[in-house]
Amino acid sequence: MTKLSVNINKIATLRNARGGNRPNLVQSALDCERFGSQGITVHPRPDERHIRYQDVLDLKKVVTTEFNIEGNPTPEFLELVKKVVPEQVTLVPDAPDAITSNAGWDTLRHQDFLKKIIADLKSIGTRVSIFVDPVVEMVEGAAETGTDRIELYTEAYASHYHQNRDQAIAPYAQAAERAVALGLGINAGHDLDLDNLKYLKQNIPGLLEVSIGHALICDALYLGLENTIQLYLRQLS
Ligand SMILES: CC(=O)[C@@H](O)[C@H](O)COP(=O)(O)O
Ligand SMILES: NCC(=O)COP(=O)(O)O
Repeated sequence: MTKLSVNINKIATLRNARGGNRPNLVQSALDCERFGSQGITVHPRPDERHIRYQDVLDLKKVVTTEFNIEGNPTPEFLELVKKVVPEQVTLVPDAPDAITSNAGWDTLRHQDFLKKIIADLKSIGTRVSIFVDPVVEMVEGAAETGTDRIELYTEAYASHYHQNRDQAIAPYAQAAERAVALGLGINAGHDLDLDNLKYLKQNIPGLLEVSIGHALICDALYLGLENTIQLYLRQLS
């Protein structure tokens, strides 16, 4: 079964736009869970443009599904994760000023760096996933870091899906096959939506979790949050 983890970053974007507490992020997370989401994902960036560090502490108190915290493993991020001890932490090599996540780890060049951080995070009992491009060598490097899972960075798949979905999925299927052979769990995320999700699921055997935010929250503006979450879950069934 592939779990849906709703990334609520963009609900925080809307809340921050007016400086108040509307929409209430904690309530939104509880509603996402009530509507069927099997996880809540947040990505507190250093500039706190959407998810604030305090949000993460507040959410930890109420989230009852899997809490997944994504981010670049800066000292501040690691301190926050150690305070919260989420079910999962996903390490992403984002630059502080990146408009969004735009690459996976170079798991060969940064292997020693990742090894130390992953061992430290696993010692507090959180599952670790690392953001990886669909490149077999990067998957092999990831296996050497001690990570529990990889999260396949699906922006390239999404951007090529409509031109040629067979070509778009090919590197992901190869990377996933290698990951399974190496005993790595497989997550996926970034730019997944109602058009491309089912085909990804059908072609990545053993896909454990997708984290979806931007498109899902955009869809919810027109279709309603409960209906939208149900529609995404149906793509995974
Ligand atoms: C790692 C990943 O793909 C998501 O966290 C994505 O980057 C969402 O971040 P934004 O909501 O800031 O675009
Ligand atoms: N890890 C991907 C994620 O959490 C959400 O990415 P997106 O759906 O907002 O592109």
